[in-house]
Amino acid sequence: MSGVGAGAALAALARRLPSPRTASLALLKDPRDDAPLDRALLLWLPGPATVTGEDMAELHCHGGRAVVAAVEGALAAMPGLRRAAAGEFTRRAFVHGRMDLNAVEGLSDLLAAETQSQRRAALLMAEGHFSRRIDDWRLSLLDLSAMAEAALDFSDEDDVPDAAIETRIGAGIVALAQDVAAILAAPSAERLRDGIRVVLAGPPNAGKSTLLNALVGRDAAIVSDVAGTTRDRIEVPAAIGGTAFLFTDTAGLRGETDDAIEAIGIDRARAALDAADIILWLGDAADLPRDDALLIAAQSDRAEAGRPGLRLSARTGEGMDRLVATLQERAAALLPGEGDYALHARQRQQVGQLYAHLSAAGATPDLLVVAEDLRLARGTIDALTGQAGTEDMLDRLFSGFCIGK
Ligand SMILES: Nc1nc2c(ncn2[C@@H]2O[C@H](COP(=O)(O)OP(=O)(O)OP(=O)(O)O)[C@@H](O)[C@H]2O)c(=O)[nH]1
Ligand SMILES: [K+]
Ligand SMILES: [Mg+2]
Repeated sequence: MSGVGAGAALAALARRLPSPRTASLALLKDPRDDAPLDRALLLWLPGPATVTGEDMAELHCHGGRAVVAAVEGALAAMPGLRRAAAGEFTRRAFVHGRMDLNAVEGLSDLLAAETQSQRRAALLMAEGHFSRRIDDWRLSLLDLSAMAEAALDFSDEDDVPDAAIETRIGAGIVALAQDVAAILAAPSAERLRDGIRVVLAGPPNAGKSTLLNALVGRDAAIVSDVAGTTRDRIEVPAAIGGTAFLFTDTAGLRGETDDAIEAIGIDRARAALDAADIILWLGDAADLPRDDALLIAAQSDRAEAGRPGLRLSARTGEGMDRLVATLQERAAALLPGEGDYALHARQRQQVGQLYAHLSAAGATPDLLVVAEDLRLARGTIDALTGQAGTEDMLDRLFSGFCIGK
């Protein structure tokens, strides 16, 4: 429970207000008829040093559905209490300045994290590491703005403009822009969440579907000796060694086909190749679709020796370990390392704008323009932390949380 009535509601059920921040046991009774409800653990957490910033109370009841329903029923009968909406606790924390938007997004990612690399990056965001970095940026910007305004005041008085101050402003802008640019290079949170896109491609019957099945450890795609078995794109998410991958099997690429459906499949295969982070090419070295595609000499157990590429047989398992190690190596280069952030599209866009304003400020000798660019840069910081967030964007974000979070 969170809000001004939390303490009274707790006291009504437990017949006492426990001492703050200490767990204690009590028999909960329905205030309407004194009927015992459950023996539960109580926590009384007076605000504002709570997660929502408000008074909070927690009841740790037994888990039976009837127990929860009875306690909820007693609470619902009290005036001023209602069920929390999805994400409402987090939203209150945000409104009361206990978390900024970046920490909220980090928490949302943490709740959805399935792999260790997702968990690590989300925890950094949720714990406010990025928020504190932004706070440092805000302070630097305020300093720079104050210096620019002061220098402008002097020039109003027809004094000689202070060259030393202008140099300090210029150097400060460059240093801040460099720090912002470093963050802008952070990997994408979407890629971390959705998985590194690995596309298997090559001519018909090369063994793409067989390899897909071997990589994901189940029969996700149909395998047969008929050329043109796979027609659609088959996407299979799989976590390997703590990293999320999204494997895509594609229709075998061949120039001419009379089959209209296979032709559509080939178009889709080409589109998948365009969007791939990593391509596994099971065809001729001469037809490599991209310079960085990984050449696989597939079906090594029955093909002639001496073909270029990574020798691999889904049948005997030859080369599988090396392939997995190579995939992990390439994925690591696309994902945040230990202690690195991952940025959502929203964050990247706003950090990008901040960088653009700083670059503009650094590129002009006109102090009036500098002061204006710095003001715009401060505006992007407000958007980044959510202080200038729009209601519908916030609604969308918080509704993605579950009830009780
Ligand atoms: N011996 C051997 N046979 C393989 C291997 N990989 C695939 N095959 C066989 O080769 C044939 C084609 O395999 P698929 O996995 O269907 O090939 P594909 O590239 O997906 O083919 P399309 O979907 O038609 O483009 C099947 O009969 C497989 O059993 C391998 O490593 N060794
Ligand atoms: K086939
Ligand atoms: Mg296939």
